[in-house]
Amino acid sequence: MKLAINNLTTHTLSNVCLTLDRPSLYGIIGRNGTGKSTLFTAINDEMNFEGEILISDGWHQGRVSYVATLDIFDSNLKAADYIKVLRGKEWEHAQKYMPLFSASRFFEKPIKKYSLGMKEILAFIYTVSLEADVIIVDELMNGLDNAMRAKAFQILKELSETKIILLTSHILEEVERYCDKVYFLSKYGFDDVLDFKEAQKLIRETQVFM
Ligand SMILES: Nc1ncnc2c1ncn2[C@@H]1O[C@H](COP(=O)(O)OP(=O)(O)OP(=O)(O)O)[C@@H](O)[C@H]1O
Repeated sequence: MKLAINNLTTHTLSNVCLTLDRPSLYGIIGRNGTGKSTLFTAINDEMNFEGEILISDGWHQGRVSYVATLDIFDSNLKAADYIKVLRGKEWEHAQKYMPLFSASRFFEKPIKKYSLGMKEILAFIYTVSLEADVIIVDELMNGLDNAMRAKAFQILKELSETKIILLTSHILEEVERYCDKVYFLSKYGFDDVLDFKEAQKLIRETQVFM
């Protein structure tokens, strides 16, 4: 499965190109407001843009899994309500992941009673349970404690053997530690990032033009 972004232009990005031609855990870093979430929304085909985004193995169009915001979950419903509409393998994946996050009990309570971390656990489990070729994790783990984050990264590592995973986070040490390859996104495109020091430098010195 390949993800090819050709000359993507949006209100915030200009002629951005990137080709990811193998499954892996890719880190996408960048200043606030650069357009990372905009990029993911375009990849998820939920906005108009100029340019081209192809997700395909040459035969089939690839599927994307992306929870853009925790607000998509109706706070009067329970996490279990979202899990029970999953079918087949997707439901099985969720059943496998829930105990790892001690989620089975609180998933029976209304979402309005959840902490930030509990909502993120729901969003994370939902995102990684879907049968997708590209999985996007957009600052979904910021509220998780260290033990939960380690479990989440373990799952992403395993899935990255067969899927393209795009992860963004402002915790640069973690991005560098877990991601196989890291890209720095600015208005004009992607730069390869070699290490944590370079990531810090790019974040410090690059301006955001709005
Ligand atoms: N729905 C929207 N309509 C118009 N402009 C938007 C919308 N959402 C975001 N923007 C603007 O688009 C730009 C990019 O926002 P985006 O959320 O993609 O950045 P980001 O890189 O994900 O930032 P952060 O690291 O803060 O999450 C910002 O200038 C923002 O103000």
